[in-house]
Parts: sequence; C-alpha cells; structure tokens
Amino acid sequence: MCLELQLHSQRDDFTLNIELTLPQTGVSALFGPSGSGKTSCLRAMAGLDRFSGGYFSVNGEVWQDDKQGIYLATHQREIGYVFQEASLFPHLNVEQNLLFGHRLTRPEKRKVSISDTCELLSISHLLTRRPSCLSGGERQRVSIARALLSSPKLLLMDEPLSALDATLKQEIIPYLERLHQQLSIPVVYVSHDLEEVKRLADYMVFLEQGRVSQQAYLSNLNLEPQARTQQHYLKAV
Ligand SMILES: Nc1ncnc2c1ncn2[C@@H]1O[C@H](COP(=O)(O)OP(=O)(O)OP(=O)(O)O)[C@@H](O)[C@H]1O
Repeated sequence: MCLELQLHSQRDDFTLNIELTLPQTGVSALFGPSGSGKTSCLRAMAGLDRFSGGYFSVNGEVWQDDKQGIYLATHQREIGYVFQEASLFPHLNVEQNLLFGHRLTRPEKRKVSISDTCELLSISHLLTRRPSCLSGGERQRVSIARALLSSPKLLLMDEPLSALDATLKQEIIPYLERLHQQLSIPVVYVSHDLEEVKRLADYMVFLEQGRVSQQAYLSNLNLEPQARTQQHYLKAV
C-alpha cells in the first residue's frame, strides 16, 4: 500500500509531469526550488486544485482517476491540511477551534481524542485563549492539532514553519518529530529547507520545473549537491 500521484497537466506556461509513489507511513518531503510545483502537488492531493490527466490514490482508495471519471471533492477526502500561516477562526478560542475539526468527523471515525492531541502538542494550557493571544509557534501547533482531530487518512503540510522565525522554528520542530514517531498515517511535507527535511522526513522527492528529478528514502540519498545549491542560494539572497 502507498500513495500514488500522477499529474500530466498544462496551466498557463507551467507544465506538470508528475509520477510519484510515496510510502504508506512516515513523512515524505516534497523538496525543490520556488515554482517547481510542490504546492501544486499538495493542492491536487487535497482536491483544492483540479488538474487534468490526474490520478491519486491513498492506500488503495482512489480519490482521482480522470480516465474513469472519478474525482472526490475536498470535503470527501479524509485529509488534514496545515498551511504556511495558521488558519484558525479568530472569533473562536483554541478549544472551539479544535472542536470544529473534531465535530466534522463522525464519532465512529474518530481516532484521536482532544486531550491526547493537546498533550502531544502541549497546548492544553491554551484552550481558553483566542488565536490573537497566541505566539506564532503556538498558533501553528493549534493548527496541527486541529488537522489531526479530523482523524485524517493523510496529513498534508505546506511549509508549516516558513512563517516562523528561527527561534520559533527550533521550538516547533521537536513537536513535529514527536508527531512523526506517533502518527501511523502518511504525512506529505512541503519544504525548501534542507535541514528541516533532513530532520523530519523518511522519504524525499526532488521536484524541478514540474517534474520529479529524484525520489528515494533519505537514508539512500547523497544530499551534498542539494546542500551546496542551497548554501549558494542563501548567500545570493
Ligand atoms: N492558480 C494558478 N494558475 C496558474 N499558474 C499557477 C497557479 N498557481 C501556481 N501557478 C504556477 O505553477 C508553478 C508551480 O507553482 P507552485 O506553487 O506549485 O510551486 P512551489 O514549488 O510550491 O513554489 P514555492 O516554493 O514558491 O511555494 C509556478 O510557475 C506558478 O506560477
């Protein structure tokens, strides 16, 4: 069992030619320069963007197959999605935000409890606060908790740390490592930070100009060339 994604699509002057097979468990990172198609892949998996010529299955369940006319809308896909910026409801407190994700899931499908999730992400003491009274790292931890509370079959994370400064990033990474150890669902994690990916991912996909240039378990990869490219890029900006 695994995740399979195929996208063969043209959007304006950008061509996506993706053939991906990701492992059923653990964290798979989509890594590549800006504009290489990472978010497009994630949005296709979530059903947020519909690309023609698409196929997507999660552990045997087909969520899109254009040849057979199958396409599940976002609300029919059992996913958790964590965006770059925490997207919490500002008028609800933390507990109400969490309950929102939980209530959307039918009781028989709930795999995690609010208390366990709060403990996992150390947010129990924040339940009565409004999002505006949280730090960026706390907000992002609440967003992750809300995504988990929908008991998803797949967790999609689009550069969840990119809006945080270096200190907050260091604060939140251990929580992501803990999630990694405790979650049994697949996580697809978009990033263009090689150090982050090296700490969190098991499997890595390199994207370049809408194509997969390489995919393998991290333990089988030599990341020196990518590290050099990233150093070069960081010096240049
Ligand atoms: N709605 C859209 N319509 C047309 N083209 C788009 C749309 N969204 C993105 N693109 C184009 O698709 C290409 C891939 O974008 P995408 O956001 O997937 O890249 P990315 O690797 O996630 O980039 P970044 O790291 O900067 O977020 C880019 O050329 C982008 O301009």
